Formats: sequence, structure tokens, C-alpha cells
Amino acid sequence: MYKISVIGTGYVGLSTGVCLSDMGNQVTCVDIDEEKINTLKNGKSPIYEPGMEDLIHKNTKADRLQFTTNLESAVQNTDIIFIAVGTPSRDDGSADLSFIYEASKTIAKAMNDYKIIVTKSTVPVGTNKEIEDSISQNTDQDFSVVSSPEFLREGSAIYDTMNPDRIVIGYRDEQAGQTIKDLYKDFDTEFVMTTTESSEMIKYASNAFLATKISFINEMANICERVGANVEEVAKGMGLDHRISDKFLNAGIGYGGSCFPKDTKALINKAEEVDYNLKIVKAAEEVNEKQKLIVVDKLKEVLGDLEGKTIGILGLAFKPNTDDIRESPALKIIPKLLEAGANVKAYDPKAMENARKVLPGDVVYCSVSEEVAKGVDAVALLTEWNEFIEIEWKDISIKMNQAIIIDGRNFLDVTYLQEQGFRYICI
Ligand SMILES: NC(=O)C1=CN([C@@H]2O[C@H](COP(=O)(O)OP(=O)(O)OC[C@H]3O[C@@H](n4cnc5c(N)ncnc54)[C@H](O)[C@@H]3O)[C@@H](O)[C@H]2O)C=CC1
Ligand SMILES: O=C(O)[C@H]1O[C@H](OP(=O)(O)OP(=O)(O)OC[C@H]2O[C@@H](n3ccc(=O)[nH]c3=O)[C@H](O)[C@@H]2O)[C@H](O)[C@@H](O)[C@@H]1O
Repeated sequence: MYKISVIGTGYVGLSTGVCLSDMGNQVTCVDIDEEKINTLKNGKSPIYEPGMEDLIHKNTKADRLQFTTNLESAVQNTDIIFIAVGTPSRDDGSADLSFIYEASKTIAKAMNDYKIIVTKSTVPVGTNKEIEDSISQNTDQDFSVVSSPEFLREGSAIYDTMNPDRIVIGYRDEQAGQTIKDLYKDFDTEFVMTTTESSEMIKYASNAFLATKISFINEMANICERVGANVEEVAKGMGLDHRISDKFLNAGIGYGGSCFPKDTKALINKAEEVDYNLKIVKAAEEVNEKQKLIVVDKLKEVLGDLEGKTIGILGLAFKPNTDDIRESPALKIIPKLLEAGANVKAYDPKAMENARKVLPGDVVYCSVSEEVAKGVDAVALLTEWNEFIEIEWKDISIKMNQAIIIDGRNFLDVTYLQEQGFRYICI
């Protein structure tokens, strides 16, 4: 059993803290956001993640998990400190590390004895060395910095944390690296013990590769459409080759989220810093930006001028099973539709509250998916929530002005929809 504090209670920090406590450790989760901490103290999760609230209840009840805004006392009462604060994009694409350095400085000033500081946040190569320097400037205590990047996906954060494909541990101090490995000793997984620089690069290279894989299949989809091939069959045929694998080969309206867009930009920026032109990742980004707006092009193709037309949007989150809308394609598509003079009705099972804060005010939000279809000229599916499969589509076509569906995620059953009289268009 280790005494651990986790700084930052976002998707990564909260999942890390909750899972480490569930593994039997004594965990204190810290955030500067008082509202988040109060929500957590009341047993509620500030983010939607399947299974999160149950684990919060279970582990707070067992006295293994607590929440505070008091970073100093959390640091003083624990031996291992995870940093899981945000590293958002700056205007030039580089990672904004101000939250990281602010947290490290506060940790350093609070330190009362030897601590291991573990960086979970995604940080550019060289940052862990900088964190080490920043901490030593602010304390006389002994400490070690370990890099252990996170690979969880939103929407399955708890499952991914508990069942990682690998755990990467980058260290300078062998003993500290082994302690972090020991923390995860019950996990049946591969451990990659490496330098902090390689560990930092593994995280960026993995995200850049996955983003590129998505852009690659999206480009294949665009060619398939022009030559009469079916991208889903092509992806299936490709994915059966174990060297390619069928994962992350779903064509659609491109990747969003808080990480692929931000991390590809930060990697390109880092490459520029060392005079290297990262052509493939740049191309992946460019393809993705275009891909997001393909739904608008397709709507124009079938409806002509969008002025005065009404479009129903199913799904606002950047992927299913999350309320996160950061960099969601919906945030690019909806303003374009409004600009073109269309009316927009929208529904998402979990992300409407977040979407309302950033989308233009004239979007009409519906309380159920069926309502989105009433009186619209086309429905566009932007997020593949499972509940959209269960929609009684046959009752819906009669409520629409025109029975047209643009499936931005190649998710719905084309044969069934065509039988119900829909004009079905996918990517
Ligand atoms: N969201 C994801 O799926 C994944 C994110 N990551 C990386 O993990 C890091 C965190 O990402 P998210 O959890 O999505 O961020 P987030 O934005 O959801 O949460 C960050 C939290 O840190 C808090 N914070 C900022 N400064 C603080 C300080 N000085 N003391 C205490 N709390 C502070 C904020 O109030 C916020 O609650 C990023 O570097 C991200 O790239 C890595 C893998 C997956
Ligand atoms: O660094 C991070 O933050 C995380 O980024 C991604 O996780 P996440 O963004 O939560 O979700 P993904 O499932 O990867 O989906 C990202 C985007 O790609 C899109 N996508 C995914 C797969 C696919 O085949 N096609 C596709 O368009 C999704 O719709 C979504 O918009 C990675 O999968 C995680 O391993 C990583 O830890």
C-alpha cells in the first residue's frame, strides 16, 4: 500500500486516483477548482465516465480516497505524487506547460521529505528534465521525477486504466523507476522501462500514429467513394492483416478530442524546434481538418442551398460515452450549417450541457433523439452513441420533411434504413 496524491482531477487525474485507491492504496486527489472538489466530496463525478461514480463511492466509503484543494498538506502526507494537470495547445501549437510548472513549484515548496513525482500529463520531450530542475530550485529535499504517460481513452477510462496494453516508466533514478513498477505489480501487462526522453516520445509517437491511421483510412474512404469501392469492406480486408490490425480503421468525419489534435500540433512544433519537418503528421492534421466538414459538403450535394433548410444533428461529443466536446467535429460542422442559413436541431445523450456553453445560441436542443427528426430536411449523425442504433427509424421517416440520413460515422444499418425508405449517405 502506498500513500499517493494526484494533482488534477480531470479525465486522467480522477481515473488514476480512483483506480489507484481501488487497488488498495491511500489516495488524495487534489484540484485548484473548488467546484470540482466539492462535487467529488458529495460523491458525484464532475465528468461523465462509465463506472466512475461507483468507484468513487466504494473507495471513499472504504476511507482510501479523499478529495481536497489543499495541495501542500496532500504532498506532505504522501510519498508518491502524480501530476495530471492539463497541457493545452498554445496559439503556435506548442504545449502550454504553465499548469505543469505551477504544480511542480507548489509541490517543491511543500515537500517535507523524499518524494517521487510522477508525470502523467502528456509533456514534450525534455519536460521531465525541466520539471526536475524547477523542483530543485524550490526545495532542499531529496526527490526523483519519473515519467509515466497515460494511454487511456475517454469513455472507457476506468477499463483502460485497469487493463493497460503497457505501462511506460521513464526514469533517471533506478530505485524510483522500480517503485513505480512495484505500484502496478498486480497488473498483467508489459512494462517498458526506459529513459524519460523515450517515455515522453512514446506518448507523442503513439498518438501521432493513431491520428495518422485515422486520416489514412479517411483518405481511402474519399477515394473509395470516387471509384465505387466500399471503405468498410476495404478496412475489413486490410484489418485482417495482423500487421495492420482492424483497430482505428473506422472512416468518418475525423478525430476530435482533447488529445490527438493537441498532441499532433505539439509534436510538429517540437520537430520544428529541432529543425525537422514532420511531413506525415502535418498531412494527417490537414486531412483531418477537411474531413470534419465533409458532412456539410454532402448536405449541400443532396439539399442544394442550405438557406432555410432544417438539419437534425445526432451526437455532439467527440466520441461516444463521454460528455467531452473538446475539438469535436460537431463544433466545426454546426457553425458552418448556421452560416449557410440552415436551422439546426441537436441531441446528445451526455454532451448537451457542455455544447450549449460554446455553440451559437440559435441551436435548438432536443430532449430525445426522435425529436431531432421532426420537420427536418436531413439528419446528420456525428457521434456513434449506441442508443442511435435503437432508434425506431421506421416511425421517424414520416416525421421528416425529407427522409435523408448522413451517417458521419458509418455506424447505422444501411440495408435496414433503405428498407424504411431513407436515402442513406455515409463517408
Ligand atoms: N483526456 C484524456 O483522455 C487523456 C489526457 N492525457 C493527458 O493528461 C493531461 C490531463 O488531461 P485531462 O485529464 O484531460 O485534463 P483536464 O483539463 O480534464 O483536467 C486537468 C485538471 O487539472 C487541474 N489543475 C490545473 N492546475 C492545477 C494545479 N496547479 N493544482 C491542482 N489542479 C490543477 C484543473 O483544474 C483540471 O481539473 C494532459 O496532459 C492530457 O494530454 C493523457 C491521456 C488521456
Ligand atoms: O492521449 C490521449 O488523450 C488519448 O487519446 C486517444 O483517446 P481519446 O481521444 O480519448 O479517444 P479515441 O477513442 O482515441 O478517439 C479519438 C477520436 O478519433 C476518432 N476515431 C477513432 C477511431 C477510429 O477508427 N476512427 C475515428 O475517427 C474518434 O471518433 C474520436 O473523435 C487515444 O486513443 C488514447 O490512447 C490516448 O491516451
